[in-house]
Amino acid sequence: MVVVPSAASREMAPESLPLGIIPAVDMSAPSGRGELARRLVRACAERGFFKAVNHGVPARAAARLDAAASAFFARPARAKQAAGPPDPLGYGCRNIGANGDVGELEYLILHADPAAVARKAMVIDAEDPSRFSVAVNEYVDAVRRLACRVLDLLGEGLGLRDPTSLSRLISAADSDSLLRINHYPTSAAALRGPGDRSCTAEDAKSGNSNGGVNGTTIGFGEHTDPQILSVLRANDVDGLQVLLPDGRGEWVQVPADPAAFFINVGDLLQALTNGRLVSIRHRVIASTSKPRLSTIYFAAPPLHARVAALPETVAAGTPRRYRPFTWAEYKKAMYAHRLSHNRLDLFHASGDDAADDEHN
Ligand SMILES: C=C1C[C@]23C[C@@]1(O)CC[C@H]2[C@@]12CC[C@H](O)[C@@](C)(C(=O)O1)[C@H]2[C@@H]3C(=O)O
Ligand SMILES: O=C(O)CCC(=O)C(=O)O
Ligand SMILES: [Fe+2]
Repeated sequence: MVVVPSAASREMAPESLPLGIIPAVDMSAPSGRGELARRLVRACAERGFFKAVNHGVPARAAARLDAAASAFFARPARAKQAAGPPDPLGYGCRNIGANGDVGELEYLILHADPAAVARKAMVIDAEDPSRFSVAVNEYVDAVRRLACRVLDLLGEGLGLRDPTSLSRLISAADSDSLLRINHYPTSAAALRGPGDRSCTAEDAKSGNSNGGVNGTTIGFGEHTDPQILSVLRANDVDGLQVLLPDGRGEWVQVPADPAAFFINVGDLLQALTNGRLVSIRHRVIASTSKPRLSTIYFAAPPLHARVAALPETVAAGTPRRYRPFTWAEYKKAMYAHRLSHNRLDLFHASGDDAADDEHN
């Protein structure tokens, strides 16, 4: 495992210089929009991941959401369970998905649509549901804007004929985007202690455990995110690690920065760009010093959206890698598999798909 020196996440150097291990991108575009677009494409192609600074999301929106989330996680187990089980949305504890994965966390997964947030807020904050939904909606609006900006810049940097085609997928009124809030207590016992009913009896009996690596405990196991783009912000507690996509199997620690956003390419963006941008594997190592609170906006298209390589990314030398599919089809495959599964492998193009491209 590589531990990143603090200098490694400096503002990314101009194109001719090496990319920092964790590329940091100044979203205020001090070197101009064209340079910002090139930097984003390079970061997403070589790392699948970058740290966004000067991102324009108001600190107030982040603070308000964190306060609402912390108030929820501080509630008694029984009250939190009223917002679960995660089927797949809602409150969950230790169990991740329905295929046997476990982590050292409790979480809330919400649909980002304001009507869905309002419904869930009735159980999450029964005393004052609008307090919770206002905090979530304000935050979601701000991170969606950031995600759209990133996608528009990627569209420009990739030379798409319609550079806004990527952002339109996630800004559609029926987009299937999610907001996930993860709370990792300092000790796994906090999720399982005597009298703590926050995890189901079935989970306690199942003996499921998440294997540690070199004496560490995995908080959230390795995986790629299935959607288009993930926009993550966490408190000042380390734990997030990314796997460098060079095939050498090196996990890199991402130093915490509560003022920044960590943005990663999801499976759909890898498919849309025919593998030019890479969906990066990442995981969280549990901390023993301080609870970690992280919030991730998963920007997704509508369920019926067709996901196919953009024409600008397909050429004779770079044939179509994945067969076209809908987000609904991909989601079905995703929920049928474990967290660490390489889901894009299920959608590899056959020889016939590639041959079709040559005739088009
Ligand atoms: C084990 C699983 C949890 C997950 C659905 C899945 O079957 C495989 C993908 C998982 C993941 C990873 C990124 C996000 O945290 C998430 C919400 C998503 O969209 O895909 C989770 C799913 C989940 O926890 O429901
Ligand atoms: O909690 C974190 O910091 C990251 C979790 C994650 O990768 C996810 O929820 O998909
Ligand atoms: Fe993730």
